[in-house]
Amino acid sequence: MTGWLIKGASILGRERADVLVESGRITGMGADLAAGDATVVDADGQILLPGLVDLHTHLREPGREDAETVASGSRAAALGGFTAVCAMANTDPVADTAGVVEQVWSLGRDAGLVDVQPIGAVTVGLAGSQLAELGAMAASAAKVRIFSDDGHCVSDPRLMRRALEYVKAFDGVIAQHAEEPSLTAGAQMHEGAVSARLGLAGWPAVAEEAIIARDALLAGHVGSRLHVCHVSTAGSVEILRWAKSKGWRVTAEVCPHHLLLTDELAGSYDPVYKVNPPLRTADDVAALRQGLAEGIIDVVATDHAPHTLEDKECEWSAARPGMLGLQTALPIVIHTMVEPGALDWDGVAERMSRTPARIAGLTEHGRDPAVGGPANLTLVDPAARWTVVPSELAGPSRNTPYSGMTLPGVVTATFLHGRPTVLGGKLTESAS
Ligand SMILES: NC(=O)N[C@@H](CC(=O)O)C(=O)O
Ligand SMILES: [Zn+2]
Repeated sequence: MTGWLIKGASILGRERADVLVESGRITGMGADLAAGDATVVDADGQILLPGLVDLHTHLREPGREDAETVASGSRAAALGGFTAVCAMANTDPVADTAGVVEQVWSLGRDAGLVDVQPIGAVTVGLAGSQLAELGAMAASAAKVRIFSDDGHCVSDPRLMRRALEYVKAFDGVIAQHAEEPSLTAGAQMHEGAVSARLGLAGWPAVAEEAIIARDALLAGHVGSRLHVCHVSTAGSVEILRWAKSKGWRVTAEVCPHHLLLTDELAGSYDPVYKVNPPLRTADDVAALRQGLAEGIIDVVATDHAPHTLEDKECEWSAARPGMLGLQTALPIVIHTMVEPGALDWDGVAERMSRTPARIAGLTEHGRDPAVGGPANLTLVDPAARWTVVPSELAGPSRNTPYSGMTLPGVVTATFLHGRPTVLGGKLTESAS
């Protein structure tokens, strides 16, 4: 096999071109390239994007391999069109030392389907009281640049300030799960009319917004980088707008489920809809779409959060929060943003590839197809539709909120460093 000729794709939704991939790089781009010895991939009517990059993936290894492993999550990622994922630190043991982040990094390399970039914990054991060895994780083979206690908020403002100061030395970033814990104790869903009707304890928008405002002020004061995980409220978009107007180094992500689903779904009492932060109101959904379209929200991140049947198919209050996301992220973005005309393909590349790659410092990712550039690429058929069947998803977990839904956008091929991990919508032989 001497190479691949991706034939007739529309490059980021613009001009059509053939793209020749050899030895991990793009070696030719133009009309009617000769295939020579290369294998032709027919891409007529399809969109070629820089490989997608996820800033927020829970891979569950080490510790909860019954829910997901680095290898199974890598399969889901490749099928979803991702070429790099950032693995959250809330594993067991927690990724709070050079040893654990190197373990996750090398498991990712062994799986070989996606570049797995470990995120390091901000505090020891995610306990929120003592800074973890951030410098050692940055200096490790995993080259950690993003630190997060995700699942928990770094709620102590003094500790948050110190973390921001510490990572500034190596241009690191603190990714905050914004949730003031004293305001969400016992919370089961978004606090509002629906929680009042259902009689469930609420998670008020202010618990998120207060932390984002505080952290933006801290990041501005320190001159360091803050990234806000899974923004979910209209008020958060307004606070981010203000923080950006100050010129502070603040970025934010939104999850596909917060662009589509609302708190009304909690009325089913089906824990598949339980997630943290919770599904909010239709007004929040509209504001998040608008914020993403404008670039106030920089990134779409999946918050792929696999859970076992035991942890999900139980009473609402006992269920763990979280939803699968890797294989449905691009289809949900097409459905909520591209089809209504709120984002074009260049916007998709910006929010799901270039910007997340830049935030994570992944220089071989997030680059538009160009001769001499890396061949980390995603090919999507935007007209094709598929129906989500939980048992057909990669990985052992089944907790997708989109079961039975027909979604637009099939990832037909994913190339990682010039090698196809997905072809014809399926994992390649070497990949499966
Ligand atoms: N989002 C979730 O509901 N759950 C995440 C943690 C998190 O991202 O906060 C998980 O690890 O399961
Ligand atoms: Zn979180």
